[in-house]
Amino acid sequence: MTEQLAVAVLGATGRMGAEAVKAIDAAPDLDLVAALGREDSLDTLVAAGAQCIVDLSVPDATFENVAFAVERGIHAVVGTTGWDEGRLERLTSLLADHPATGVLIAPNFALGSVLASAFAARAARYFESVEIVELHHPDKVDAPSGTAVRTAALIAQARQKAGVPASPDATSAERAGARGADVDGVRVHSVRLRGLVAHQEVLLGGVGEQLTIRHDSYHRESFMPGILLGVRTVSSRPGLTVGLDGYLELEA
Ligand SMILES: NC(=O)C1=CN([C@@H]2O[C@H](COP(=O)(O)OP(=O)(O)OC[C@H]3O[C@@H](n4cnc5c(N)ncnc54)[C@H](OP(=O)(O)O)[C@@H]3O)[C@@H](O)[C@H]2O)C=CC1
Ligand SMILES: O=C(O)C1=N[C@H](C(=O)O)C[C@H](O)C1
Repeated sequence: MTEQLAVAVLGATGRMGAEAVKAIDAAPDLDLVAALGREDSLDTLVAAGAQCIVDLSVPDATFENVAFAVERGIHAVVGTTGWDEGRLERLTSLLADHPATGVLIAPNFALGSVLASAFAARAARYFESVEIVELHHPDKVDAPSGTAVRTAALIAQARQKAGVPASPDATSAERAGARGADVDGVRVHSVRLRGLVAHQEVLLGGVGEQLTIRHDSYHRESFMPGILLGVRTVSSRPGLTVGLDGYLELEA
């Protein structure tokens, strides 16, 4: 039998963490060696011999968690939000000192969501207007969602490359927030509603037509195949990868 990969989950008692613990526990090629909560020392990772962490904690803790792992040559698969440009830059320079270590930061582990963002980026150059509506459960602490921020960045990149001007908008009088957040020039609207899990619509408007690209996660199980793919792949991808699409062959 091939050796199992030793994996630790951080944020293990949370909504995502608890689901990830189950998925890793059930995977025959993975060995769940630690499941850490807020109060647990990161030194446990070393004592447990973790080869890879899965961080599903909170935006305030994720950088420290990942930096601790990288400094010890432990690979990291990260689903937690809060990775702005500053944090990514700091992580990149840390990784330069640990060139054999891999980190995957995936704003969304659901395959359908990754595809929806890629499709939206592909379509964005052909439409005059584009806006994003993300809809989540009301216990989510951050807005806009990490997925929406990533989708907006991909759309903005595609439109800039194709020389598409900004979406038209005549708004000159606005109650604060009514037009959502401006993320790389794309308006993002955040809905928080009991009963929801994780959903997103990209609205693309042209003269006399609209294309809507929608993805729905109805259960956190939807994120588990992506997490397992990340854990199984990260050690063979040293350095920083942002987005699960980096591990997928998305071109038709
Ligand atoms: N990439 C993806 O596909 C997905 C990403 N997410 C993201 O994952 C993150 C977690 O989401 P969710 O599970 O819903 O949130 P929860 O609030 O349910 O879980 C977060 C957990 O992290 C724990 N925690 C807080 N501080 C630390 C710390 N320093 N070290 C370890 N654990 C800590 C919390 O403990 P305590 O309860 O004691 O505070 C809590 O159990 C969010 O950023 C969310 O946006 C969510 C879904 C999918
Ligand atoms: O907090 C959540 O629930 C989710 N967070 C991630 C995000 O902010 O995009 C991924 C998914 O949308 C669920």
